[in-house]
Amino acid sequence: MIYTVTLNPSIDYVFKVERFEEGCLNHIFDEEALPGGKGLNVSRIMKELGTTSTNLGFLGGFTGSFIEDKLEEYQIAHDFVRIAHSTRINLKMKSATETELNGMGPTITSQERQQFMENINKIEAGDVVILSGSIPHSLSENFYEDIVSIVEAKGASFVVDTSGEKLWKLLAKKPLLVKPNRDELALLFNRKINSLTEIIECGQALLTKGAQHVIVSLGGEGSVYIGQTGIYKARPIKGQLVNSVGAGDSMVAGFIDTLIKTQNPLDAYRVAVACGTSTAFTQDLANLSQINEVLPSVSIKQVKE
Ligand SMILES: Nc1ncnc2c1ncn2[C@@H]1O[C@H](COP(=O)(O)OP(=O)(O)OP(=O)(O)O)[C@@H](O)[C@H]1O
Ligand SMILES: O=P(O)(O)OC[C@@]1(O)O[C@H](CO)[C@@H](O)[C@@H]1O
Repeated sequence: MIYTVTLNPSIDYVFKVERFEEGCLNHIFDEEALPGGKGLNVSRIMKELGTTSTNLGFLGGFTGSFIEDKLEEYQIAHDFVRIAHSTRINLKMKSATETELNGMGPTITSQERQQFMENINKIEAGDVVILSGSIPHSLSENFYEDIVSIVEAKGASFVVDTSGEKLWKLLAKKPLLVKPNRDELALLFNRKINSLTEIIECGQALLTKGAQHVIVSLGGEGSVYIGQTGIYKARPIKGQLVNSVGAGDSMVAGFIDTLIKTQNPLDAYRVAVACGTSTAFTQDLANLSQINEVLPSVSIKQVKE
């Protein structure tokens, strides 16, 4: 069984402004509300790839109901804890550039936290748990560590898509995959990262610290895969950027889904690139036919043994 954990889901309010001017009244000319949150996005792409996963986390208020309704519509299994406070709304503005404003998220009571832990305790040996995104401010910064202790004790494996100190601490627990983007990698190592050599150096350090597979995503510049079988770079695929929100989550979904199905990390990396790219080229997350359309254009090259 695959579980995705989204502790801090969101409604992603994606909107377009012709030329955004700070401090002025700006009119929106295109808008859409989408269910968001990293784990949720991973589950949606996995569903496109034909894989069932269950969403765990916290949902509250009318915003939480919106997300629940969408998951029902998409026929994605979920076992969220219903909370008293409302799920956040994240703003995703498309103008000359993409700007994001993410809410801080609701307060979670200790009783709600306890309920969530009961759900996590249902995990069984062989399950895969994908932990993605921010932790609501009222939960401890170590909350992922608490979850991973249970995952480990149950004999399940995990993926973590988060940044900073939280990620460092979890590397020793051997995550199946970590997928920092360039900024997250720079933050993690507290240094500027410009060249491919620097990316490889940091990626290899993550591997040495315990990660089983590493993908460093570079937005429109493609990505780099660092694993036991070598280091590979995916050539960026040209196309019209529509909305890159969720492109990284799509990569995580494509990689883990294919790795579970084939045990072949390079095949998994190819599908990851197709999923990330096709999502960047669409308003919402990509669907299966969009992913399949991009797949033949994926080209990966070994850059180091
Ligand atoms: N402008 C683009 N053109 C082509 N491909 C893109 C573009 N932006 C993203 N991608 C694809 O999506 C992948 C992931 O993108 P990115 O590095 O932006 O992830 P991210 O920062 O984790 O995104 P998010 O947090 O929004 O999910 C890239 O490695 C690339 O394959
Ligand atoms: O604030 P977090 O939890 O780090 O990120 C949340 C978020 O930006 O991530 C997803 C894209 O990756 C969006 O759907 C969502 O709004």
